[in-house]
Amino acid sequence: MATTPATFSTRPKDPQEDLMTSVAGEDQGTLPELPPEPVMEANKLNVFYGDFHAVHDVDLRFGKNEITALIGPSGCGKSTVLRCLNRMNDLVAGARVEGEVTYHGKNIYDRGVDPIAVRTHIGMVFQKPNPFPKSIFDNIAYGPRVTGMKVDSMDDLVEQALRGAALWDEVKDKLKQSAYGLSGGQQQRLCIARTIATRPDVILMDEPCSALDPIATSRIEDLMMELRSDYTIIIVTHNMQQAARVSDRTAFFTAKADETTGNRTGLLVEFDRTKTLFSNPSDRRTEDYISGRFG
Ligand SMILES: Nc1ncnc2c1ncn2[C@@H]1O[C@H](COP(=O)(O)OP(=O)(O)OP(=O)(O)O)[C@@H](O)[C@H]1O
Repeated sequence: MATTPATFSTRPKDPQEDLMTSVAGEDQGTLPELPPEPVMEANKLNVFYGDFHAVHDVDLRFGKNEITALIGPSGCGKSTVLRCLNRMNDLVAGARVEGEVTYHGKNIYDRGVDPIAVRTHIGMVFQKPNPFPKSIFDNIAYGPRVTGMKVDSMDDLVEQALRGAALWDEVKDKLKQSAYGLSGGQQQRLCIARTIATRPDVILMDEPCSALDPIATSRIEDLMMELRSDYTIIIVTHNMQQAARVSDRTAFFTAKADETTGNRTGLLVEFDRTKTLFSNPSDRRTEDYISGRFG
């Protein structure tokens, strides 16, 4: 356990104190400084919406079977970066990506790479649960069906996915009922089940708990930690306690205003093991943010 820097221990009400005690991941002392086997990397990633430079020169590595949290104030480009990781920004009019995003060493922006195939390997769960207007069963079966996945038994696949998302026991007797009959938290776990049904190895989560109550949030956090043994997870969260509780590594972003135009471009300030970033940040801007002085 890293010692608490004296500058922080004098502020008992500092939100950072809760953060440090709630880092609940693996013993981070054993975590190498950088992910040794990155499943994905962003290299000199820049994103533009029309003429607006939204994200500048982001370099990140995402470790296998790790949870990486992207945090920072509103508008610093967290969701933009996340969407680049499975080419969701291709669907945003005017969005343009420069630099490289690799998946097992292959640039997913290379000519000839099929974005639909990218998204079956790198799935995404959104802020608001967004089940299809279909039955619970058909929500899960949809992805495997449309992507033409070879499946021996769809019943087994649906059960596995629902078990994987810790939802099976709650829905096994109503698989033919509409997904809209589920609670918000159950719908979000259904969306996670739908994502894992196509057997991705990376799951992107864009504020997956922001529409949920604390109990549903806690179930999703437990689920993330279970899923970590099979998947690599990258999560955008506004909730620093959540980042501290679930993630192995954290990337802190901020936005810098252009002196002439005032446009705010997002940039990565610091990327480190979560415990280190929250207990001993190396950049003043990170310290200010996590101690609540800014953002
Ligand atoms: N589709 C879009 N068209 C134009 N500008 C956009 C678009 N999406 C995002 N932006 C702009 O890009 C910048 C980064 O936005 P983004 O949503 O990635 O930030 P964020 O850190 O995820 O914010 P928040 O925490 O509020 O969700 C912002 O200035 C935003 O207004």
